[in-house]
Amino acid sequence: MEEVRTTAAWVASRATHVKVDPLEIENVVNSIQGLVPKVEWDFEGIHYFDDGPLTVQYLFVLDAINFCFWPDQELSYDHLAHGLKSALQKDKCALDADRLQSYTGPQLHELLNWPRPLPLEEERIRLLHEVGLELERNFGGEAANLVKASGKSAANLVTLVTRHFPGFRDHSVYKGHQIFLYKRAQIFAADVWGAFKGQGYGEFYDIKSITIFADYIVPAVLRQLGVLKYSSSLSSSVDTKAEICSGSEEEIELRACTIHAVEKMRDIIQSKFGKQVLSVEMDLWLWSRGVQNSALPHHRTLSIYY
Ligand SMILES: Nc1nc2c(c(CN[C@H]3C=C[C@H](O)[C@@H]3O)cn2[C@@H]2O[C@H](COP(=O)(O)O)[C@@H](O)[C@H]2O)c(=O)[nH]1
Repeated sequence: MEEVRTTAAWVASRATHVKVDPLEIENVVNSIQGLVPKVEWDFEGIHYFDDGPLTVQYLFVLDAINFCFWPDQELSYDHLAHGLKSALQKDKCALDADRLQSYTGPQLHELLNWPRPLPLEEERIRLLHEVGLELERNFGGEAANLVKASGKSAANLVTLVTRHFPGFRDHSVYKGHQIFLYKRAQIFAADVWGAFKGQGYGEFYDIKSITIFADYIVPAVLRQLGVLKYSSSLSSSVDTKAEICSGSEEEIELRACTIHAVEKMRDIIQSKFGKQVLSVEMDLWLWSRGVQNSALPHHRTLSIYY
């Protein structure tokens, strides 16, 4: 995760479309007196949980296809989380490794009880097949074994996931440098930690090493707070809902500056208020703010990573 931090900082120091405003960071931190409002994991009450390995399987499948809901105006993350939960409640084998390898697009949206094809459905299917095949080949079919293999380290878990499952390799190249963002791999570690409340499968001694998850909601919240400032051309693209190309400088700056700004917020909370805050806690606070404000304009990139 050090690579995520350092490469995000590298982008932030060269960015021309997005600026991180240090004064506004101070203002935000002062306004909450260094106390990040606590938001419970699964504050929405939509996730499957049975305190066992099936929950880990559920979270891994969920995060394998946790991206790009916005092209369908009525679809959101909640439908995916809740749809997979209902599918498991009806059939405990619905997410078994062999079944994952055989799903077709129509079967997937039927499984989720969604009446039409999902955005990037073919990519979602490809990723489910990849997850099923590799889980079967190296982890006895169970994502729980992947978590066990991490030795209670969130950083190891992210490394294992990105090493074994190419669909989680959320990298980009910016001005000739490789930039690591790892949104879905990190959110999987955080989801296991959150769901199991830091115990059992969710026990990670280094959960603090995780960064915030650079999606399309958190940058919109940071912009609303004044922490991120966009160039006029980027502002107009976001506000008019124009598509921003995957891998473009604008897109990478939006994501990297989001990570960097939150790391700076953590630093100030630590230095000024003497409190250690996890990026996961910052993420739950900022993300929940964003999804509760559907009027907030967010950037639109067709991407399998977030
Ligand atoms: N940074 C960050 N991004 C997150 C999540 C989650 C869900 N995490 C669960 C874990 C615990 C909580 O209780 C949450 O339920 C989804 N996303 C991203 O949001 C976008 C979906 O937006 P919309 O189209 O409006 O549904 C999309 O990019 C999706 O990948 C998060 O936690 N942090």
